[in-house]
Amino acid sequence: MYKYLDKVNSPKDVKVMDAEEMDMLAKDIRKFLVRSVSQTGGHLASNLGVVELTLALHKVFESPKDKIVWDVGHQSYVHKIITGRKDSFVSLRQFNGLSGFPKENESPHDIFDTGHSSTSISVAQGIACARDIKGEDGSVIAVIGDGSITGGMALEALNHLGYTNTDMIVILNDNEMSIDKNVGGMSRHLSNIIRNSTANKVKDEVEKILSVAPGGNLISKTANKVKDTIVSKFIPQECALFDSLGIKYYGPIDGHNTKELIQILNKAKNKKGAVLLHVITKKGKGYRYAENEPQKYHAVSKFDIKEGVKSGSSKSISASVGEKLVSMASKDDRVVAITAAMPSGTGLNLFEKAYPNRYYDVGIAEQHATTFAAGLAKNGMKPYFAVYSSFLQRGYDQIIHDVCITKKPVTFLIDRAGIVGNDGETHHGMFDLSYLNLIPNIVVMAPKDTKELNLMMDLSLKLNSPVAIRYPRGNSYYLESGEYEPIDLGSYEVLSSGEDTVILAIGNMVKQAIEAKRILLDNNINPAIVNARFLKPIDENLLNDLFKKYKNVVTIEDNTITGGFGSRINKFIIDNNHNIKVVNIALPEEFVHHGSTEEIYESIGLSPSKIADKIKSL
Ligand SMILES: Cc1ncc(C[n+]2csc(CCOP(=O)(O)OP(=O)(O)O)c2C)c(N)n1
Ligand SMILES: CC(=O)[C@@H](O)[C@H](O)COP(=O)(O)O
Ligand SMILES: [Mg+2]
Repeated sequence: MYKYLDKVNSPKDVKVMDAEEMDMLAKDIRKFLVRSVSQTGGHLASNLGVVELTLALHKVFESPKDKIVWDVGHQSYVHKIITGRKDSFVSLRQFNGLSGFPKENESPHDIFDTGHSSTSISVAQGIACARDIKGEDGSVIAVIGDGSITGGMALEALNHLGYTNTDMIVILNDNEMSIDKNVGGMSRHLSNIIRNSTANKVKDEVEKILSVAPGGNLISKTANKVKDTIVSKFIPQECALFDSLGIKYYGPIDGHNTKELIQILNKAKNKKGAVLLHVITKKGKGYRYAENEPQKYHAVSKFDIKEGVKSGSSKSISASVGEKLVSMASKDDRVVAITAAMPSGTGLNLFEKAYPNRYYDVGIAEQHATTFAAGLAKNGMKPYFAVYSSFLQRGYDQIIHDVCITKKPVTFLIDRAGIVGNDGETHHGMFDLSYLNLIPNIVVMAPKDTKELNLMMDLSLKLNSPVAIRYPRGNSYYLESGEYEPIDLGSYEVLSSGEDTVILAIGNMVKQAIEAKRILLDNNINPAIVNARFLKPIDENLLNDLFKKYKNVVTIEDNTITGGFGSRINKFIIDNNHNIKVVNIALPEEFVHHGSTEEIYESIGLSPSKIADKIKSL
């Protein structure tokens, strides 16, 4: 079916190919990628962009002895295809199937598990330094995108790498895109380099001349130093940043020119010290729809290849949040919106259009975003930082140190809380209730549905303290029709009364509790359901009444079992000497694999039927 790809079962099969054959293989791989991802969903555009680069890396280097570390890892499909996993692509991102990210337990070629961005240079540098301590050999290569290099960790790593000058290669895969448009000074700097590509050739030429000049190729440190000093005089300003950090810059390099890639990789392989290759690629290359709209094709669900991805008719919760924030901003000019490189994912693209002057995309910089919000709040604004739960983990110290100790009225709109599905363990938002629970001065809420989410956003505007509102990935949904009452701080809502058992469900889990009750009623079991809208403050008066009335209490949360909502309720029961049997239903204290949200709920006991089973056993 694929003339060239069918012959490839391991990197060895690429090594025997010449550049022309590799180009034919690249065509096959692009066809394979589009076909395969159209059937499973996944990260398409980034992978289409790195086909030649990945093949050239495997041609020049000896994986897994030479170590290729993929940043984020959403662009590692081509690497997976040629390292013996192409036949498993039917199961990509499916339950029990191939992961969409590098996984050490999936293949020895996957050097490090990733999913969050900007880690690759640190990991590669660590591996390279350990190699040097142990006196081993082998190349270490970090492949990082132009979006991910804006992340604080990557910048910290470059700073350190320039200092240690460890033998390793950083490949900067620049497609001039993050998920959405890449932003910031670094991005502008890289674009300037691309626009001034002829100026950069000067440096290459000087280096070439010096390498044939007497003494130029001597291994001696002094000769190399002299050469580097002369070359540095010719470094055009546009690319001086990396060189002045102490990392030798080469580029820009055409990332779709296999011959050129092989040449430069061979050159870099033999260079001493830290080297950065600036490779220019096109996100979505080879599939017209993805080339034209790389943002839409960054991560896709199943689609028809001829028709392309069609926009669904349902509105996501994130889009509802974006709309609500726009409406709040229209009434209150203190409202400011912040995203860390996820404008369309969080729905803030709507805010950007409506209020560009009060909108900030800070790049992949969750730490900065959090402290930046604290600064805005200090000077009279009401900042809303919309961020995925798992990415906010990056800003943890900043939440404590800059927002909560100082009691700044920053609101965290925590999207993708709970199980996110096919992205898997790096992306599930399964810790936020726990990690926020232990921080003083913050109000933490989770709505039962989208209408309640709007009311919580209204409440956040009135509060003069740090606030977090967490909500899941998915489409907007409504559990009841008509208007809802405004929410008072710390008030729970009794949704239905019952006998013996009361269920306290938080956020998204209210829906599960209602469905579980339907199943239980068929079995003549009638638990009460309470919508526990706040992790803190809790509704102490109501809880005291409930714990006197009922024999059993069941807490349900889509957060890890330790330290979250259940833990808070357990402590309340102990502190107040309530005599009630408690069952905590939550995510297990382990990293949860990928798959559809429903399959995952079923496998970890959070589906309505599994919840009903647990309550039956009471
Ligand atoms: C800490 C963190 N924040 C946000 C994200 C979401 N995210 C995944 S890929 C991506 C864009 C990366 O851009 P780039 O590195 O240029 O790779 P490209 O997709 O362009 O190949 C972002 C923002 C993430 N994975 N990790
Ligand atoms: C790799 C990454 O972090 C993002 O691309 C993520 O996969 C997006 O997920 P959503 O589809 O939930 O926005
Ligand atoms: Mg990019």
